[in-house]
Amino acid sequence: MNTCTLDPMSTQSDLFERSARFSIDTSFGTARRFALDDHSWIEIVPGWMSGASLLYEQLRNGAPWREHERRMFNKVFLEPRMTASYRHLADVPQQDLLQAVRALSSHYGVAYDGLWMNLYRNGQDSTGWHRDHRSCRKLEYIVPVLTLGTTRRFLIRPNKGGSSMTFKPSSGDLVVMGGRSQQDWVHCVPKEPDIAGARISVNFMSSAQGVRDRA
Ligand SMILES: O=C(O)CCC(=O)C(=O)O
Ligand SMILES: [Fe+2]
Repeated sequence: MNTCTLDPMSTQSDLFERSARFSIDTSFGTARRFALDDHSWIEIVPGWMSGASLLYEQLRNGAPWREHERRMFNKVFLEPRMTASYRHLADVPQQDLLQAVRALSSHYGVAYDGLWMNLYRNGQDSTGWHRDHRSCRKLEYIVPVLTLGTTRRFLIRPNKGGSSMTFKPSSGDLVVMGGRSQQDWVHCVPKEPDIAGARISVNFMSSAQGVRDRA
């Protein structure tokens, strides 16, 4: 399942039918966990969310997307992606997303209370190698990332260098980074110039994880 395209002439009953098919696998039955090293792991949950095309459309059309300027070597350039955030759950208008927050909080035992989203308009958009250093200040954390729309490559490699592991999350799949994977590893979504479709990724944030552990 690569792209979520919706006919602009969709009728109300089409939309109703699509949202009725929406579901979340609260058993996380398809989850597969990979140990990155003794302290870090990554978990893939294929098909965690079904019938996500309505949510994709709602976010694509309704989230407060904006482009950001980045300064590097005294030059200013536009980040090759758009981002949006809901800092508080009270700001989230999409009920499907709130259901996802509840399922993730209960499964991983982390109080997710905010959302950070990326919109990759096509394969020219990307996210470079990074850690989520601002949102993850604990020694260990669990960061779920939900893919909606087009499949893109997601890579993770040791912070100090080394070979990377590649995942290809499709619409509705979860990639979850855990343990010290934000401390000792970096991740990215590279450009794939041949891809025309858009992808949204939803990062589930927890303000409790943004508070530094005492040394
Ligand atoms: O789009 C993704 O899958 C990852 C996004 C990401 O790493 C971030 O926003 O920090
Ligand atoms: Fe990230």
